[in-house]
Amino acid sequence: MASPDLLSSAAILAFSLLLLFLFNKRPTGTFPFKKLNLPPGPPGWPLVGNLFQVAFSGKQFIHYVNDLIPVYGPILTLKMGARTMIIISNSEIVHEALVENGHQFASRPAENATRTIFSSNKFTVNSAIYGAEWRALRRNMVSGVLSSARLREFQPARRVAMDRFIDHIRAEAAANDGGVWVLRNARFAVFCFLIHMCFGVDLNEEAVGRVDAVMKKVLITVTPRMDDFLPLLRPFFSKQRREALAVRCEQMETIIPLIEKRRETLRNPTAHPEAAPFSYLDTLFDLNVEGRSPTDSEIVTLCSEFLNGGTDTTATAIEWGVARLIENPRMQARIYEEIEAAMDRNGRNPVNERDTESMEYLQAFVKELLRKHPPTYFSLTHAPVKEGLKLAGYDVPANASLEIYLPSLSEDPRMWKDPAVFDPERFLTGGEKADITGVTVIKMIPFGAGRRICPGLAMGMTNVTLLLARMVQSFEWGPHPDQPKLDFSSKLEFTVVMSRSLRAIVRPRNN
Ligand code: HEM
Repeated sequence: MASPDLLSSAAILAFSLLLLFLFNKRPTGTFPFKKLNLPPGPPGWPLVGNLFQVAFSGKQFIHYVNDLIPVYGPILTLKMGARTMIIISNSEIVHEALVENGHQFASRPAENATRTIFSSNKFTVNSAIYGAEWRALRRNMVSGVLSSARLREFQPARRVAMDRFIDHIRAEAAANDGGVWVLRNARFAVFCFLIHMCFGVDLNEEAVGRVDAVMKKVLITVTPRMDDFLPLLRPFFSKQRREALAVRCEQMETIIPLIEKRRETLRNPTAHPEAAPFSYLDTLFDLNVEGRSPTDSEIVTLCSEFLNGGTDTTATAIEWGVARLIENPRMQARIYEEIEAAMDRNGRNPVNERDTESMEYLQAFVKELLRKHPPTYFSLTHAPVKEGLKLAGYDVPANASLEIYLPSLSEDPRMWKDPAVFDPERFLTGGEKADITGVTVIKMIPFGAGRRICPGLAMGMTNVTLLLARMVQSFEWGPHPDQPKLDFSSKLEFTVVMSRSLRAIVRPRNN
């Protein structure tokens, strides 16, 4: 005979299934008998909704969504197991969600169990729910390291990182008949710079590699799994949960020594003349959020967020940018002409941020790069701040995940002339306008828009622009014999990278 424990577990399971089934009927709501008017979407199955249709479609998620938009329109619903995903893909509705009613949709959805570990229970800028804690964390990150004043103060460190990057490329090219991997080198350069900003130290290559390896493991570990959508499956994923905890330990063991080292430097600055005068960590030591200081574990999480937020996004943009320069030698030549003019003015030195500000064509090139190749397909997931909100006339349940599909905005033929063509000229004086912040109009928002807009926008733009300028100043970029014809298709690898990782041939310039 079954034990009372087993019987009650079976009863609870049956009851949960019944509830899930009721809640899962379309249109869904907060209560099974109240029908919500959700945005349209493909019919799903009981319990799992559209989850298996998506998972077994044989398509990348993004291609699946691309096929749905013409059928269901610019705001559509996908039921992914227990989650209601609302995908928005046109300018007007995105403006309504992020700008006009931005305060209503400025939160983040609940985390799954793994993400809760790696976000220290939502104690990061990107994952915090909209409220006092988020405000404190974000204000600290911006005023501490990302403001325009700080951007200027970090100029010498940026210069060192870029010099190292150019040397790296030169050495790799010399050893490989001119051949260099673009994404890998750009990633490394940006990562070194962010490590400097974050911890106030310049690590050697091996140490940088160790931090990078653990950060990659974290990104892989938090990638969504089936049980994130179907919590009933959790018991089958206990091995993955143990592995996640092991990765968290490794992350702590890697980052804590850097935190300790900085503490010791601040206690005894004269003994560490090589250390940076300030760092993101310093602000975290002094931080007070809702009356308390962050724990060391939370500091590890905040530092990891800082490193992850800026690395792949920036490096991805560089890879696409170099591909476009190789495809269009004339564009490369025009950028080099602007660089030559700057060198005539500044005494043949490496170009700096100030020089790039007056390079009109380079600025237009970077805008076009971020229009045509936004580093992420979707903005980070938004969530409503409360029950009972509406968007484009539809109900948005409190537990909905709002996904903003970025390429559909920057390739909208209503907004752009020949959107499929890569043409920086469109942004030159008198041409098309792009408010990259999306405040006036949503046309291209590679950094998101509204209250949760990327706080690293200014730094991201500066790094992309300067990296490209330094790369063109030092080398002429051409196709590698292994990739004579470039393939501009994309795939998702944390960010949207080229399907085939770009390898180029560089010829050092005599300047
Ligand atoms: C080319 C470079 C970059 C791109 C394209 C980019 C893109 C984005 C996007 C699309 C979002 C989501 C906005 C939203 O939720 O509506 C975001 C958020 C964020 N980004 Fe960036 N980003 C870049 C660089 C950086 C850098 C350099 C940092 C910091 C070191 C950074 C830190 C963050 C943080 C902390 C958030 C969360 C903001 C919040 O939730 O309040 N990003 N970024």
